[in-house]
Amino acid sequence: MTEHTTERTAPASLELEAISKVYGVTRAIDEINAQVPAGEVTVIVGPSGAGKTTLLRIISGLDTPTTGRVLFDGSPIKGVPDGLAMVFQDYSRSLFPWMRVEDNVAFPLRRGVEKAERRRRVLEALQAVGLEGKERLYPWQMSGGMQQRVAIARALACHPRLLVMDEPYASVDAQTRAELEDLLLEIQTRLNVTVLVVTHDIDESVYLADNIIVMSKAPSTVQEVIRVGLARPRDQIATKEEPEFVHARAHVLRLLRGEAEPEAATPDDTLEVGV
Ligand SMILES: Nc1ncnc2c1ncn2[C@@H]1O[C@H](COP(=O)(O)OP(=O)(O)OP(=O)(O)O)[C@@H](O)[C@H]1O
Repeated sequence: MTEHTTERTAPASLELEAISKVYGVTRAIDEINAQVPAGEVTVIVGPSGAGKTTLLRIISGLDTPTTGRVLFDGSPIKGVPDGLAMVFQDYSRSLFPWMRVEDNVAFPLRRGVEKAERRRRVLEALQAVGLEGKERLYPWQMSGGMQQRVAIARALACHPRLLVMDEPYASVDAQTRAELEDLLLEIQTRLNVTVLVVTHDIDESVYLADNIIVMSKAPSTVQEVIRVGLARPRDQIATKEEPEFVHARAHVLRLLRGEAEPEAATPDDTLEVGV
């Protein structure tokens, strides 16, 4: 894919310090402590209702924790951090059907970025997701996978330092999901952005991750942080045949089923899988 020359700032890091969230009588998150290292892909998995979306909303400044704090590059967040962009599961609700692709992608830039720069960023972002030439289409003229690429392009056009994705591929078919996983890894490497993804798909969690944060059921805590040492670039067939992949996949699954004890932690409190 073509090299992009646009200036980029360094990827951001996150620290989650003793985050809890109580909704009325529901204690959704008990206490979450975790790190999201700069320039890596961190994946959150956990049982349904564990508070994953709640946690992403807190990280994104869309909700506040009951206790605890989020540090974005070492500073406590107040509102939506500059440099954070989000991609949601449901592209049909996040894209505006009455706007052409170029206007959807330009939408977050409509204030504060002048027209020529906006245009340049839109074309660059569409090229990054393999949608060059599609800028005049409407979302409803595209497949689900293409629409999710538009949603990713919209996030990239903001030049994020942290890309937060909530179940981004849950609404597309398996083949498209695999393509979008590879696209995400390729973009993450090329643009050197920090990525934080929530997924229900265990294979996807291992395939994408440098780190997997496994949450317990609600009221949730961190069960284990798994360090995935699989080589990059990853390959949908070869990587998934590697013993490290098979081991990590089984371990995450057992943790989620409550059938495994967290494996012995290394000194920095993470587990290096398969090494
Ligand atoms: N705005 C809200 N008001 C009240 N309760 C809420 C609110 N948002 C979430 N909850 C509750 O908090 C808990 C965690 O919800 P959340 O959607 O964050 O979980 P999740 O892990 O993302 O779930 P899933 O995997 O099923 O998407 C649930 O019990 C949910 O009902």
